Amino acid sequence: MDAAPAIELRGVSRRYGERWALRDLSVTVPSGQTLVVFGPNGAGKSTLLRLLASLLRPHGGEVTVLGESLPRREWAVRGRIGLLAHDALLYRDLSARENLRFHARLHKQPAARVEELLERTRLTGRADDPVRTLSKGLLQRVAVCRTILHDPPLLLLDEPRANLDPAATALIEPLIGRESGRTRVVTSHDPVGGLAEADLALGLRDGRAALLAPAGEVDVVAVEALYR
Ligand SMILES: Nc1ncnc2c1ncn2[C@@H]1O[C@H](COP(=O)(O)OP(=O)(O)OP(=O)(O)O)[C@@H](O)[C@H]1O
Repeated sequence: MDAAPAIELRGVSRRYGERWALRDLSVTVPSGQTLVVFGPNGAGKSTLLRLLASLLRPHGGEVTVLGESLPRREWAVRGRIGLLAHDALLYRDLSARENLRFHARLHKQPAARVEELLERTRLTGRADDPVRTLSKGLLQRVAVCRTILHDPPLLLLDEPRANLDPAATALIEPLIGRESGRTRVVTSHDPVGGLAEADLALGLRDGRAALLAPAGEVDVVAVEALYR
């Protein structure tokens, strides 16, 4: 018997005022798989992640995440999701260590988990500086630590490698990459790299699914065409 899917969207729509950001989107992501979402600026990728994270409510359709229907059961999924957004979601006047300890307390995680992640992301040397003084790449590493601190089974990652150098990218791979074994939804503007890490590929254009297929059946050219 197949396990229940981690994500199920049926005919989901969302607008901001009069502008539709997502229209009639249906997609299913089995547990442990990676959905990579492509699409030009403004196509609806971040809106999709925010819906899945229960930060936005749909205006139409059904959203089920980790077996729970949203928004009705949002309280039951929030602690089981790791969201890595464009905004790092950190207190800028607090240090990395303080931010992560705060987050650890919220999720009833031991302080040792914070130290483990600071070490794994090679942040210990800057862990007590206010995060507003960190470079974009260092800030992104702190945000990755915050995202996975509570060991969530579902990761929602908005361009997770933005601002990271190759060494930092390699450091975070075991934490949020395919090898993490978690169900993932990842936005990407890189057709080759994105397809390489995907089980399923979704291409959005003006909020609609212009492409939805197993990644192995998708040509890089088809992804590039989304941007033309
Ligand atoms: N808070 C908001 N208020 C009004 N319109 C919004 C808001 N957030 C997003 N939109 C609009 O919704 C549409 C989808 O935006 P979204 O941020 O989901 O796109 P995206 O694919 O993530 O883009 P990018 O690649 O630039 O991050 C765009 O037209 C955007 O202008």
